[in-house]
Amino acid sequence: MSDFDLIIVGSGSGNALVTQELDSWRIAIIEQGVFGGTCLNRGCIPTKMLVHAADRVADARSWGRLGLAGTAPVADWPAIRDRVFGRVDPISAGGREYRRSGSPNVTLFEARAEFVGPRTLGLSTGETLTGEHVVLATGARPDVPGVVAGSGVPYDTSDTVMRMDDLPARLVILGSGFVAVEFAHVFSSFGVDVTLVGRSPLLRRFDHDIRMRFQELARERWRVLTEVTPTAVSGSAGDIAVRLSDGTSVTGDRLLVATGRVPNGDRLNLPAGGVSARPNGRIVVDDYQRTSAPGVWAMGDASSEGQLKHLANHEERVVAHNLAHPDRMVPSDRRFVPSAVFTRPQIASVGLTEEQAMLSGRQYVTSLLPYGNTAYGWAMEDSSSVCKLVADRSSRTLIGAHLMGEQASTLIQPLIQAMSFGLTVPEMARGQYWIHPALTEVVENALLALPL
Ligand SMILES: Cc1cc2nc3c(=O)[nH]c(=O)nc-3n(C[C@H](O)[C@H](O)[C@H](O)COP(=O)(O)OP(=O)(O)OC[C@H]3O[C@@H](n4cnc5c(N)ncnc54)[C@H](O)[C@@H]3O)c2cc1C
Ligand SMILES: NC(=O)c1ccc[n+]([C@@H]2O[C@H](COP(=O)([O-])OP(=O)(O)OC[C@H]3O[C@@H](n4cnc5c(N)ncnc54)[C@H](O)[C@@H]3O)[C@@H](O)[C@H]2O)c1
Repeated sequence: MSDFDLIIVGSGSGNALVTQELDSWRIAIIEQGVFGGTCLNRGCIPTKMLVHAADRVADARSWGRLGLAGTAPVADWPAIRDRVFGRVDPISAGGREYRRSGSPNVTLFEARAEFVGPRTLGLSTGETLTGEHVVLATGARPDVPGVVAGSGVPYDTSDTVMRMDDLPARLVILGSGFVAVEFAHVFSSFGVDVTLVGRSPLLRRFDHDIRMRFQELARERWRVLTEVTPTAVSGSAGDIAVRLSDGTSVTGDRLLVATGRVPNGDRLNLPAGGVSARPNGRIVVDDYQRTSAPGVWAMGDASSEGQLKHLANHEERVVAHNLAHPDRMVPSDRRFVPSAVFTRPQIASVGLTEEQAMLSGRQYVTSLLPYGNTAYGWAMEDSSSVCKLVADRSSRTLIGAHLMGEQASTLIQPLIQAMSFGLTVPEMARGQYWIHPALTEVVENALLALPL
């Protein structure tokens, strides 16, 4: 008999696998780091708490256009940081304590795990555990280019930068994706001079119209250098120089590396467990989240192409269901996985970009509506935000939605809903009331503007 019915490696999204349906199961959770994983401790939640404060400062800086006068607020970094972690740290500690002493069928092992055999894990404490089922919810970690890691120059990643003691005067950010543009917004709003250095254009995977508009706005706030890579890093804290592939250099007091996240599968000795992974460590799973090894499952950043918390949560619910109901398993639904970048302005996206629609060969139509064409857009004096839609001409359904502007992450939700439930564009546009004069009118108008 195995030591446990279920072993969960990773206490991020993996912690939520312990559902009431598994009350009679003997469960082990193994966690090598801070309880609660990335989203809670060093990801979505603390960053968005910082973004909220940054947005307020940025609002104040531009409130002259609304006829308001007065001094913009100044960021008190220790107060902001302590508010964030004063909220987050106790939640992590509470979760840990609950698993240590409050859940009778769960044993928490605080150790690093790796496979030593099929469904058998060796722990850094020297213990060995066997499980009827093993779920790998081991997440991902910042990927640091060798030129930085090997330089001996101090650097931050998203794991460390939010807890720094003081704000630097100048920050160099390596990367041009989600993490880079969210922190560029946060720290520049707090008064830091930001230089962003990216190998690719900003937010390269987003719709062309959106990212070109975003890039223009970003260049007004930050020094943005794209399509260059670092070739050498030198100096010390307070005086760091990064030489770039185009022969130029940038300097800063601190260096933040935001060049992607690598799944932790490479540290699990997967071959010993019979678990297949891609060369980058991402564990291979089928639609039901099963790996190549019987009884071993994977979910979240460990196995997903999209490294997003709502995706990890969805997969966790799928795994929890499939563990409890092997006779009626359900697949993960990866049809319309949205994402939002909480920079300024916010960007939100779901489905195909126009470029992807074009490549797919299908007949499609698009519309692009500025927020400024609606009454609430006038109220905000908005001149840059847009809602872009892509629809399939024959089925008259949406196949992509892309927004840039205030509350883009919220405004996109009815579009995600329409796509998920197969509503046609006419049904969605005219089958319901749209509150006047709410910002959602930009969505209504973009639907009506689709030439279907
Ligand atoms: C700065 C930042 C901001 C983000 N913002 C957003 C956002 O706004 N919205 C969004 O959707 N997503 C966001 N994400 C992504 C999101 O945080 C992740 O997709 C999500 O947390 C992944 O959850 P997970 O459970 O797969 O992994 P994790 O939460 O990373 O959990 C994995 C756990 O496994 C543990 N572990 C790993 N290997 C071992 C081992 N061998 N033994 C024992 N334990 C191990 C780790 O210590 C960790 O606690 C953000 C990420 C970052 C870095
Ligand atoms: N709001 C959110 O949902 C949110 C926020 C943060 C992170 N995340 C998740 O975490 C993942 C990782 O975020 P990320 O921003 O680190 O990765 P990313 O993949 O979004 O972007 C990495 C960027 O770094 C650039 N890059 C890579 N190597 C480089 C080098 N040597 N020099 C310069 N630039 C280089 C790439 O061109 C790319 O633009 C995201 O893809 C996302 O899934 C989500």
